[in-house]
Amino acid sequence: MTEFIRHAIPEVIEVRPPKYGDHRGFFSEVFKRSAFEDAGIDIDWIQDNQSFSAAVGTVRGLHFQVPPVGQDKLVRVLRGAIYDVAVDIRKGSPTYGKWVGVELSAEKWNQLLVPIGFAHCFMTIEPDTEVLYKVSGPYSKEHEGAIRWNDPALGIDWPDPKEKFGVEPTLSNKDEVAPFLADFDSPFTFEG
Ligand SMILES: Cc1cn([C@H]2C[C@H](O)[C@@H](COP(=O)(O)OP(=O)(O)O[C@H]3O[C@H](C)C(=O)[C@H](O)[C@H]3O)O2)c(=O)[nH]c1=O
Repeated sequence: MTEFIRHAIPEVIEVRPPKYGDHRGFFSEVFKRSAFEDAGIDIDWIQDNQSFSAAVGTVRGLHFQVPPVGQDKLVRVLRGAIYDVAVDIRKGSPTYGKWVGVELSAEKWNQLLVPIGFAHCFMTIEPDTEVLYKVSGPYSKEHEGAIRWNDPALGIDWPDPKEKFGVEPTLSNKDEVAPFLADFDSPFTFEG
C-alpha cells in the first residue's frame, strides 16, 4: 500500500511506495495512478526526467516553470541521496516563502510531490546520485524561472557541503546568479 505523508505545507506530499525484498533483491510498484487517485491526487504526468550528479553537494534549483506551462513534480532517487526542498511561491498563500525539506534516497525509497506554484531544488548528499522525476507539463525554456537556492530570506536549512563533505557546492551558472525571492514577482496565486 502506497503511503502519503503530509508535511508542514500540506500540498507538499511525501510518497512511500511498497517495496518487496527477497533473496534476489526487490520489486516495487514505484508509481501507481490508482493509488494517487484514491488519495485524491489526480495529476496527468506527461514526462519523465532523469539527472545524474557526480559530485556530492551538487545543487539543482530553485526552479519552476511559470503558467501556462507550470509543472507538478514527483521526485525520487534511483541511486544515492538528496535533500529535496519545495518553496511555496503562490501569492496570497499563508505559507508564501515557506519551505519543506525532505531527505530522499534509494535507501529510504521515498518520493516527494512538488505541486505547481512551488519552486523546487535539491542538493545531493551522496556522490553519483541519480534522480528521476515525473512532470505534468512539457519543458519550456521560455517559461523557466529560478530563485537563489540559498537566499537568506528563505532560510532553507541546507546541509553545509563544506562542513559535511569538505567541498564547495556545485551549481550551474544559471543557479549561481538566480534572483532572490524579494526581487521576484510571482505569477502564481494561492487558490485556497
Ligand atoms: C529541465 C529540462 C532541461 N532540459 C535540458 C536543458 C539543458 O540543456 C539541460 C540541463 O538543464 P538544466 O540545467 O535546467 O537542468 P537542471 O538544473 O537539472 O534543472 C532541473 O532542476 C530542478 C531539479 C528542477 O526541478 C527542474 O526539473 C529542472 O529545472 O537539459 C531538457 O531538455 N528538458 C527539461 O525538462
